Amino acid sequence: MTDTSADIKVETTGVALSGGASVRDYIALLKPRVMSLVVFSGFAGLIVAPGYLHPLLAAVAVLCIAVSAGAAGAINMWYDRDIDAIMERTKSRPLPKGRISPEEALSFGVTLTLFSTMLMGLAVNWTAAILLASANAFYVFIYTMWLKRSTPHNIVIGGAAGAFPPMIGWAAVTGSVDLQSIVLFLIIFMWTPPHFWALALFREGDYAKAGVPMLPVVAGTESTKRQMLLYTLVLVPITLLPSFLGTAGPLYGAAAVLLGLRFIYLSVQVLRDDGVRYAKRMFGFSIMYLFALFGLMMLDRAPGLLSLFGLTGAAG
Ligand code: HEM
Ligand SMILES: CC(C)=CCC/C(C)=C/CC/C(C)=C/COP(=O)(O)OP(=O)(O)O
Repeated sequence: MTDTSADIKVETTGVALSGGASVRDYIALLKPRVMSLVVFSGFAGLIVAPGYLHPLLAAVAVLCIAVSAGAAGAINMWYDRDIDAIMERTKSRPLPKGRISPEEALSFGVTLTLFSTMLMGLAVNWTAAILLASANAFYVFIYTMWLKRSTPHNIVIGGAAGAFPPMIGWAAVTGSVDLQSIVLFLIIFMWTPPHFWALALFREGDYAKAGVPMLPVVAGTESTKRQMLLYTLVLVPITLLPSFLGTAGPLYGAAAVLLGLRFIYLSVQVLRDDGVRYAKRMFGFSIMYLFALFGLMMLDRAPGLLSLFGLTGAAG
């Protein structure tokens, strides 16, 4: 089969490329739904950072975060194609379904990784580029290739990869890593275990079948639920720090308290629940929670946002 544009045809599932893969399959490789929050938090870091970045460069920085995070997702799917084929949740992905070959997925991921890192470095700055490459490498090498299959602490340490984006957005503007951006990192770092373990509680069978040592499989549901509560109790005070450090204002602070109390309440309900009803609720809430926190943080910095687009002289 030749690999020319003449092979591109339209099918009911979208535009199909030669070899049977469609554009939709390649988009699926980028894990777009999970990455939406990764990109949103990266954008928030960029907005709340002090200083000015030209809107075009801001757009390039956000694009680089999106592309690199998606590329890491594609390499993750290349490496995990064996276990993805076993789990209900992942068995319809393009690799287990045979719509994209392992080689194509890997070269797609590596190419996009190199492209986004270079673009970030050349167009924005090299601090942001190094952080971007570190997040990508952390997710691929530390989480996917090492910890995910070897320890129930995989999420706690590996989750650091997903905590980089606000720090990357911040560095795109400031060229540095500061206490305030480290706090943004810590928020996602502490949020990830309750976020993921909530899902793992109601997907435990999948992970057991695939032999992945997620905490509920190895330590049991009770212990997992206790650890979720513990992480949530540490997380909520950390979410208040941006108000004290001047990264955000009182609107964010008040919302962080209310949202945090709701998160703690759900963790307690998860602990008391015999089934998985509250785990499902907590997983859904965890996503809304992080979107809301970073969204409000940006709203609190609306003057900075306006100045980014040159609409006022008041820089953030
Ligand atoms: C090691 C850390 C993490 C693990 C293992 C993890 C795992 C998962 C899994 C397995 C899902 C279900 C996705 C699916 O069914 O396709 C999910 C959903 C999601 N995750 Fe995470 N996650 C992690 C960190 C993060 C981070 C850092 C973010 C963003 C800041 C994030 C954002 C999301 C979002 C937005 C969804 C919902 C996707 C949807 O609507 O289907 N996750 N996560
Ligand atoms: C460059 C950059 C900013 C990278 C950040 C990428 C990142 C760490 C994203 C969030 C983590 C995530 C999707 C975990 C799921 O992996 P999994 O393999 O456990 O999930 P799966 O079973 O759905 O494949």
